[in-house]
Amino acid sequence: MAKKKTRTKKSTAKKTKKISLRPNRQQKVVLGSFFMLFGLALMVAFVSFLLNWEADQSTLTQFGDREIETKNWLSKFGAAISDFFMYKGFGFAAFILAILISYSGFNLFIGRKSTKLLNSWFWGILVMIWLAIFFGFFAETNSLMGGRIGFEMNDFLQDYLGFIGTVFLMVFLFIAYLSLRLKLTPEMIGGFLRTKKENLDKEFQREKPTFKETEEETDWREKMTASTKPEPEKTSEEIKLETKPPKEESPAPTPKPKPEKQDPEDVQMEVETAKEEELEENKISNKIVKDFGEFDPTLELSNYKFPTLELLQEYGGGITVDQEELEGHKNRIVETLKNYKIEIAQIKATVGPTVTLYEIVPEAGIRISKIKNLEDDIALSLSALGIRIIAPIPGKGTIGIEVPNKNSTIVSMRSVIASPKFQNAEMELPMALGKTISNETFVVDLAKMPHMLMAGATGQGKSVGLNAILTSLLYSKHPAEVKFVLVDPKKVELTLFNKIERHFLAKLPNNEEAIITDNTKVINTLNSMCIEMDERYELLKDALCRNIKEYNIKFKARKLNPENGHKFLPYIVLVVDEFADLIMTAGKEVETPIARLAQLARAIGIHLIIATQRPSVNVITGIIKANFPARIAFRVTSKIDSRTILDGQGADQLIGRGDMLFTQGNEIKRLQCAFVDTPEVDKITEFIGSQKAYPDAHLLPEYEGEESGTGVDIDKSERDKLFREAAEVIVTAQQGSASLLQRKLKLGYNRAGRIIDQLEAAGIVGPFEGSKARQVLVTDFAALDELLNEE
Ligand SMILES: Nc1ncnc2c1ncn2[C@@H]1O[C@H](COP(=O)(O)OP(=O)(O)OP(=O)(O)O)[C@@H](O)[C@H]1O
Repeated sequence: MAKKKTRTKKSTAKKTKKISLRPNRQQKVVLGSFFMLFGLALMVAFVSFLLNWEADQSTLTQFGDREIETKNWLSKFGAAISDFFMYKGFGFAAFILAILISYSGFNLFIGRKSTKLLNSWFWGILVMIWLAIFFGFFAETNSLMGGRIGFEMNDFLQDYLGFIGTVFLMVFLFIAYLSLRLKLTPEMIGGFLRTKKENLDKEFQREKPTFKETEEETDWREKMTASTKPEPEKTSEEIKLETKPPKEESPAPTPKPKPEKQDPEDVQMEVETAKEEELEENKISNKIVKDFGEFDPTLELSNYKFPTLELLQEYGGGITVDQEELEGHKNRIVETLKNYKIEIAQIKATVGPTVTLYEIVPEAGIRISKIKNLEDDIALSLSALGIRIIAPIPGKGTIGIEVPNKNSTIVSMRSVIASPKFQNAEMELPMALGKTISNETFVVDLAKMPHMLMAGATGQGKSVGLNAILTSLLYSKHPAEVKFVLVDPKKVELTLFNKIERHFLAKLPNNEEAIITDNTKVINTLNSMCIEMDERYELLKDALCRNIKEYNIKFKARKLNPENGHKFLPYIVLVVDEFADLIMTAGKEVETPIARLAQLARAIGIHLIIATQRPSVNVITGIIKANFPARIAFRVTSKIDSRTILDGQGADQLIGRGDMLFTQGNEIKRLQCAFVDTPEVDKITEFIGSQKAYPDAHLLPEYEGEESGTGVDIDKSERDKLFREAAEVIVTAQQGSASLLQRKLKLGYNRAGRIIDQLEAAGIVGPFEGSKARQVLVTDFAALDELLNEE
């Protein structure tokens, strides 16, 4: 039985191995070197063909005859292939083909990503055809220049367009190439010529004084010779004395007579600081910035108007203080505590929109835990729900008792958006969440969080919360700066945002709808976001930047060349409104990319906001929780849920309707979420949606579903140095967990996680199973050796 199990495990392991069709590093080196050398060989053959083609042409028909000698440096093969590509093909332009083959080989050889290669081939072939046609004009004088294809195409065009028509067409194609491929515009050429002219002028001006000097010099020399001429009989010594130029004309400073004793302080020193050498790269970018200004990502939608405050509704007035209620609550708190023999030295009330905070300072010697235990008793005496005791309030030295107000005030989105705190916020992704207990607007930066988890039972304000976050971003960001990926399994909550698809949403190229309501499509989108993440990391690496902010600043200063794939990177915010539903239907397949994004995406501007009704441990697993330090809890139904989401109690004591707790890893803050109603969101999206938009939603990289479903395919050569050791630890313990590797091999979490992924790719451990440890697919060392040797 056990044996059978091992066999099936092994076969699964083999299956995982077989799936990868992509060449590994070694195969890439072999293929790369082949193409590189083949391209070079073609070039050698072509050059030789240019010199010897006439002599070799007669031998081509006798390819099989070994006796016949060929002059081509690559012999018969060289002559035949050159004849095919040059004489019968594209003439001189065939060199481009050889260069393309070599270049592709080189890319493979050094393992560079080949995304731009296709582009190079496309343009290369077009240029080749153009050149062939162009050389076709000279077919009469030299039939080799354009090759047969060049001649035929030129002839064909001349038949239909005539000579002049063909020349016009060729000039047009040349301009199109300069503009589309080299991105040259008349302004740029104008700018270039202008700077050239300025440089020339400067150069000319610089040269003038030297010219003057020489004039002076000759004058002086003439004078000198004139003065020496009349007295030819003078001795050379005398002449020397005579020829000394007058003092004032001498450019050299006369040395001062040396004092007998020199005081060091009398000696004057001229300090010259070495100038920083200006980098060539900076010079170019500065020149472009000077000519065209900084790159402005908003230029394409330069007339975009931010939504106005009028689109948002005002709800009631400010907070009303009910003196009677306050007094009543205070008395009851003091009485209840007195009953338990807790004397109070001082009490202070702060009235917030939904709750009032009573801060008490107990008499000396009272144990804080005693008050904390009285939560229920105080709630009973105040006959109120949602009492929370904070003992002590961090940084204040008092004990806080939060008591809900009888009449709560709605915090309107309008009031938080209009607040100076939001308007003047210097944040990358400002989110106005609502107001604190002391009625201050609470604004946080999503870019700093960097991901957020939101939980709350149904009807407690989650969707309103998400809308408030999205609205904040819509009010503060231009469509070029942020894109949303919206996942809405409930199908109704986020549909309003469809209107701003072409402004603010991102989607997969083949998806019709930008808002994803189908759970199976979520998997593809998440994986595509992982690809986007990897691509962005490549760009950042290339630009030597540590994060998206630095990268975009550099790009705006035109220090990064768009020709090398660099582009302005908008922030991407992924919003999932019902994560539990996703996990139930798609399970690990969504969990893995979400965990990956959560772990790695912070630096490159992808941020996740995940909302769920059921914050149970199988929905919010350890790995997800560890990477979502910012949490929002609306009212939940149990203490356990509260603990899962906040790592503490309190969310079960909230009163609902937007009453929420927020934490960013440290203290827990009670907030009243800003309220934005559906008609308001409708108005905002309508306002934005009716403006000029991009041609399409922001397109994420294409992703083809992987058969293995795990998405793990790791190159053998990229394995960690401790891979073998880690495999042995896992096989010995028969438990596939990263924390085990962390402990045994003393590794950091990320490295252990990577090794686990590599072990999965090698078929040693099974796929990710949420909170459970992974299955180990290899039973003993012998099987492990066999598996690794077979690779
Ligand atoms: N910040 C708020 N201020 C005032 N009322 C609110 C606030 N948030 C929510 N409410 C009230 O609570 C109701 C339910 O809110 P919401 O639709 O956001 O709940 P939900 O948690 O998304 O529920 P579900 O999970 O079932 O979709 C709203 O219609 C509104 O009346």
